[in-house]
Amino acid sequence: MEKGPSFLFSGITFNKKRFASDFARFKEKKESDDLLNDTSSLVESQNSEIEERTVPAKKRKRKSMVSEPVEGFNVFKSSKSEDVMEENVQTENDVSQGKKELYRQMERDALFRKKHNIHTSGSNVPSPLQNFTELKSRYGCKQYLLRNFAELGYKEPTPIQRQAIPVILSGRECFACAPTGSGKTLAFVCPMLMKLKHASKDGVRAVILCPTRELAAQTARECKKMAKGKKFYIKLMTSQLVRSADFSKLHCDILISTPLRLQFAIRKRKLDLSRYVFEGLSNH
Ligand SMILES: Nc1ncnc2c1ncn2[C@@H]1O[C@H](COP(=O)(O)OP(=O)(O)OP(=O)(O)O)[C@@H](O)[C@H]1O
Repeated sequence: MEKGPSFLFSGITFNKKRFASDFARFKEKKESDDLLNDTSSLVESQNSEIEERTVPAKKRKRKSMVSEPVEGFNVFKSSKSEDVMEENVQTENDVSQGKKELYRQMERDALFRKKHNIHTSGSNVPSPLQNFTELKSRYGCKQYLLRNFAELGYKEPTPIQRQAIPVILSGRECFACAPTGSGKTLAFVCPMLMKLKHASKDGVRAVILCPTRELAAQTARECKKMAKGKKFYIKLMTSQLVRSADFSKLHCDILISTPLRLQFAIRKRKLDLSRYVFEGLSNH
């Protein structure tokens, strides 16, 4: 059975001529509808075409977006590990270079000591001084000391001074032997003045013990000559000082004494040595 709309009009004759204008209108509408359908389908097909094109593109993009970070990550990871390896190689090179330089320096020091007849014992003994100006470049020695050495006519350090000064300045204990008149006093007074830096009213900060009064007096004179230009309180423990001084009020950076006078001052005169940081023993 026909289910189209035409069966509704069965048995009816239609005067097409009479309603020609209406017919024409319907025809136009149908055509425009058809056209519309066509265009919508065109648009749809175009849309679907665009979609078809865009979806793979998106997929491609997504794919590339996914793949890129992975690639990038790999590259990043490998470059980082390469960097670390390069750094390690660099540090290894630096260490071996540093070791080589250390060995070269040790060889140079050994030759220099041999030349100046310097004998050392102990490990990692600091390099001997080449000249007095090295005191400034290596240890930041104040200009007044170098000036005083020049004024006193000390052009070059003596062998004991070359080796003892760097050892004491590196904070190590030093036991040194050298012939009479070889400049032992300067060898320990110079680092003492450098360590004390400036005058202070805090109490005795350094003690020099000499076996005899004469040697104590001589050492005090040498000390004062070297400290010229700086207001260090340098005191010689004379018999008068040990008997009458009020040690609690005495301004003294460096105290030079014989062992017995020092012992007497500590026991009977309440000499406080709790702040002293440097001790020098001369000719013991
Ligand atoms: N680098 C130097 N160059 C020239 N002369 C120096 C130098 N160092 C110290 N002197 C001088 O050498 C002399 C002896 O110095 P010093 O008294 O310190 O020797 P010493 O080894 O302590 O002698 P001693 O064993 O008799 O005490 C002093 O007059 C001092 O000024």
